[in-house]
Amino acid sequence: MDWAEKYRPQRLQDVVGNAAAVRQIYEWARDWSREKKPLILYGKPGIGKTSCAHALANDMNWEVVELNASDQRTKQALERVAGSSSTTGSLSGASHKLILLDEADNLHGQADRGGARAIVEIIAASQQPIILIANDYYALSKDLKAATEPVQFRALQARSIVPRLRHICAAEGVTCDPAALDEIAGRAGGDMRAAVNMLYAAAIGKERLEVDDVQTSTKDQRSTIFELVGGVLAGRRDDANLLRMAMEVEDTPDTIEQWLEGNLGHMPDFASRARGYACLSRADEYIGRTYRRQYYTLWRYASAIMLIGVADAAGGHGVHGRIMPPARWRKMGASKRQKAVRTGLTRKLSEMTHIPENALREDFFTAISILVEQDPEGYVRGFNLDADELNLFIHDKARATKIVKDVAKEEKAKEKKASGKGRKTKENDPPEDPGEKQQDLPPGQATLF
Ligand SMILES: Nc1ncnc2c1ncn2[C@@H]1O[C@H](COP(=O)(O)OP(=O)(O)OP(=O)(O)O)[C@@H](O)[C@H]1O
Repeated sequence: MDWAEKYRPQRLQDVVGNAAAVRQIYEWARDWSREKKPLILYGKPGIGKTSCAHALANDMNWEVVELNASDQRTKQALERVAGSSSTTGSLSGASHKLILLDEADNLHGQADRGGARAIVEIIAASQQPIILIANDYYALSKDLKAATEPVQFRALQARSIVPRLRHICAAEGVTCDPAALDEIAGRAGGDMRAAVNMLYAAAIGKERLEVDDVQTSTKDQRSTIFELVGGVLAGRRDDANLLRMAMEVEDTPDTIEQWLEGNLGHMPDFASRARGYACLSRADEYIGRTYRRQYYTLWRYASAIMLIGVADAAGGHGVHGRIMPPARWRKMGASKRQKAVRTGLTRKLSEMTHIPENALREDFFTAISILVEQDPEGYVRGFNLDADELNLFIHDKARATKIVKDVAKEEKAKEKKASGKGRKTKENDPPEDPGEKQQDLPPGQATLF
């Protein structure tokens, strides 16, 4: 068993960080009644949302029924469990069944919108406690948000991750250089699962862990996936070697498939690319079957079909250009970045206007967008917006960049003029625009309207 699973917290007291969220969850469960709204735990991956829900059930002696929101069968399963108030079916004599609905931000994976709405209705009327889990709170439908109580999980700080890694090392009998643990915790970016996986990759089979082990293990993994994709596309047809490399890389066949697909553009012509896609598509069927049947032997077939098949299609033409991570990952990264800009902007506007972040996000954003569209320069000055922030309102990156640049230029020119000639007399001053007025307000007193 990998260490992330082996060291999943069993009790709420074992969960690292997010103390306020853990307390909120415990208090919700302590005197749970049917009137209480289901909880929705949200935050980035690998920070303890699922673990917390399981640990809670353990602490409360509740049974857990785990469902996946994007599964078509979820509605029937929910109806069955959430609609029943009896616990007589419980072998363990548990007082409640905790329904855990993962990927709640993917409810639209349901066949139709009606299906998703029906699920929200069942959730709202549930006779059993429900915890939903999501990465992106803003991707949830309004109805789902209204029917649930949010619990935010934040990324963990490196200094909270280190003691957990130290605990795992001690339990595994590995002595560790503290600098190695700092290095892992720093690289994990607040994701405990990533940190534990990195520790596993660097320390497995060792008695002592040094900083160099961490650096080498992370470096090896990256270079190997590049080597593997490069080897396949170079089409040198060393089949055994390709399969060995695929076993060595940390990535699972579905990730390798995405890498190959993202780099098929290196193949020389349409015909060979088409053959490459056909192999990937066939391999994808095996990957799907692997997960559906939970029969991991099928992975081997998927690997063989995609690696040997694509190498054969590439026909030994070699790679022209650089092997890159799949473009769709870059797009996902960009949307993550946009989310960060939106969160930062909401916080900033909230501090400046004293309007709660929730209200700004839910009720005011459209209205503000209309106002900003009418006087972008004024709002750039008044709220010190950068190009990314302005773009969120006007949806035109090039125009946003130009406006922000022009305003900065204007401000600089004004400053220069003021320091060179001193202030003009009041009568000669040009009329102020609304943006200037807002800028003159003391911090925290800006107005939107
Ligand atoms: N706060 C934490 N305390 C202790 N261990 C943690 C914590 N968060 C994550 N882990 C470790 O990472 C693994 C994965 O965590 P978990 O499944 O709870 O993450 P998650 O936030 O639900 O992620 P996802 O959104 O991907 O489902 C756990 O098995 C555990 O080993």
